[in-house]
Amino acid sequence: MTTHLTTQRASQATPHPTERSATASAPAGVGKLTDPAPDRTTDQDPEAVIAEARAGIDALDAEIVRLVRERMALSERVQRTRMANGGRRINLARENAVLRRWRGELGEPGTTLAMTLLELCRGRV
Ligand SMILES: O=C(O)C(=O)C[C@]1(C(=O)O)C=C[C@@H](O)C=C1
Repeated sequence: MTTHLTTQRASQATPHPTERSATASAPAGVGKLTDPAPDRTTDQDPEAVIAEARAGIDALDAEIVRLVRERMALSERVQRTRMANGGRRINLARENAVLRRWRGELGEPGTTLAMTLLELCRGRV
């Protein structure tokens, strides 16, 4: 790819019509891979493509953080209820099931991700 990243051609300044409708109700960049004409990005300004994809990534990151906080609150609820009824804060069998599920979805990095999630979720009660 020899395209110079700082060069913007006039014909590429306006988004493709399908892009506007495809992203009208979603954050910029979200859902791009399932758009009807995914290869149209090849004749867009590369900087615009990257900026748009990064906006989608940033929106997803914010959503993931929101979901992690939601998970932390639910986890705390489980732990508090268990401890209030004579149980322990940690349930290793359940943690193993969580780790197995994440590994099944994402392979070994999924295990690492799940361990980080569990670290965030336990020990806050
Ligand atoms: O599911 C539970 O029993 C929880 O307490 C939640 C959770 C989790 O965050 O997934 C947290 C601590 C336990 O050790 C196991 C799992």
